[in-house]
Amino acid sequence: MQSGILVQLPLPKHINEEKVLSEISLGKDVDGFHPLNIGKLAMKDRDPLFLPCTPKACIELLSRSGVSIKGKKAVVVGRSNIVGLPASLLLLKADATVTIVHSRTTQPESIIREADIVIAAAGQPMMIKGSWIKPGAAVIDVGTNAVDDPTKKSGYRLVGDVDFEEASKVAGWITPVPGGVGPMTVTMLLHNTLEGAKRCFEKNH
Ligand SMILES: NC(=O)C1=CN([C@@H]2O[C@H](COP(=O)(O)OP(=O)(O)OC[C@H]3O[C@@H](n4cnc5c(N)ncnc54)[C@H](OP(=O)(O)O)[C@@H]3O)[C@@H](O)[C@H]2O)C=CC1
Ligand SMILES: Nc1nc(=O)c2c([nH]1)NC[C@@H]1CN(c3ccc(C(=O)N[C@@H](CCC(=O)O)C(=O)O)cc3)C=[N+]21
Repeated sequence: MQSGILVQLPLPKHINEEKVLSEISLGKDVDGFHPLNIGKLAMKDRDPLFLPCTPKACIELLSRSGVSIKGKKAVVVGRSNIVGLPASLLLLKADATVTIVHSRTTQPESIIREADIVIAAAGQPMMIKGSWIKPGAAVIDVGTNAVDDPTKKSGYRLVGDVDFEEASKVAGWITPVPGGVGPMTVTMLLHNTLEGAKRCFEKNH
């Protein structure tokens, strides 16, 4: 029996994403993208059955590195359903003061420079420069962007949304790409799947 169902996004244009995600059984929604799970994530004193994997990975990385979130100024760059928005909601649940920067935000640099915690999920290679980071800030780079690199056998390499070389000199704590949020996302997916399987087992025995 399968314990979790994940719909890899984005879907092709002719498939209705909203309809598909609503059909996932709540107890198997290991991505946490069912509208009821997302709705609970957005509401005070409600607990979704599953937290979305990438945002959960960001929080896990912060807490395991001893970065406290409560009372901190956090800036999330990006507001997508799969990363930016749920990451903002999770930070809010963890008592951060949250600002969301998106493609229509004016002067993103000055907003990001105020942040104790930055979560970068814009899908823009090396957009966030070292000079945009507050000294000592914790920087989580979710961006996974393929850029041309003729020196590589594949012809490309992966870079984040943060200019790592510059930002790592300013930040107190920073995740690399590759080798940062990505592998932790996969871990959180397995964690959610195990939790779902345990809950299902307990219900049936
Ligand atoms: N490691 C992991 O586990 C995962 C990594 N990713 C990576 O994270 C990145 C983001 O993914 P995803 O959220 O799906 O992407 P989307 O393209 O769905 O969303 C991008 C968001 O960033 C905003 N944005 C785009 N350009 C800018 C800009 N110049 N300044 C500020 N905000 C901007 C957009 O704003 P607007 O809403 O106004 O259009 C949008 O909200 C990608 O690189 C993706 O590959 C994604 C999922 C998981
Ligand atoms: N329903 C759904 N849920 C998702 O969680 C989801 C999705 N759709 N669509 C696509 C994005 C992207 N995503 C990544 C996960 C792991 C790595 C990862 O492990 N990256 C490695 C590099 C891998 C490589 O070298 O190719 C790293 O950053 O080190 C990257 C990207 C999850 N997503």
